[in-house]
Amino acid sequence: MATPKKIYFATGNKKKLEEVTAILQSGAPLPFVMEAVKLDLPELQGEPEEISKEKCRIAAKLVGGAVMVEDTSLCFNALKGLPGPYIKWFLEKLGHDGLNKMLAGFDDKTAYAQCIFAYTTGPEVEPIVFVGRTPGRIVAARGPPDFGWDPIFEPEGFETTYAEMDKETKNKISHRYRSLDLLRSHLQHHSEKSS
Ligand SMILES: O=P(O)(O)OP(=O)(O)OP(=O)(O)OC[C@H]1O[C@@H](n2cnc3c(O)ncnc32)[C@H](O)[C@@H]1O
Ligand SMILES: [Mg+2]
Repeated sequence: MATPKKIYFATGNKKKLEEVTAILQSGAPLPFVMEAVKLDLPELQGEPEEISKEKCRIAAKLVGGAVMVEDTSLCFNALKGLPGPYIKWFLEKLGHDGLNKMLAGFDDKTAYAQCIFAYTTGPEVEPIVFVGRTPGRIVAARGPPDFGWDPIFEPEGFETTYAEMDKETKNKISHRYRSLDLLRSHLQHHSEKSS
């Protein structure tokens, strides 16, 4: 289906929006305009891809048009991918220190950050998903506590946590960048086909 001229990005998270805006502004010109819409979307349960799709269906009904949403997970390998999509509650209840302590009994501190963008052209259309992952490990908190679990996630190949990096660096390697890049390619491809 052709890329619409305007696509809403629905989220209740200001920091996500800042990163998505910065990522979309860097790189090739976009074939669409992104319009942010602040929605308090439900925290759903299930498999990450299904959560993102369902979130997208709900958002599409609310905005009545083309929309993208994303859902972010932080997955500990020793815990078979948990807390995963439930990281928001774990972070809220346990904090950075508590999240570290969850891994105290395990040698394996590796984890991956996962972002799944879901996109649909409208309420009647099945959303499609784009999965971006960045591997790393869980460390004691370092860096400014501005955004979620950034201080405890050290991406592979770096000695700094997400929180210690400048935004430009994070936005070149992040789970969010990787997922959004796939969505961007999809939209570019579909706009070329229709023009
Ligand atoms: O309205 P939505 O888009 O759902 O925003 P949210 O804040 O509820 O976000 P999620 O449902 O995706 O939950 C993910 C949790 O992980 C946090 N988070 C998301 N992306 C992050 C990132 O890049 N770095 C650190 N923390 C992040 C976020 O603050 C939440 O606590
Ligand atoms: Mg949420």
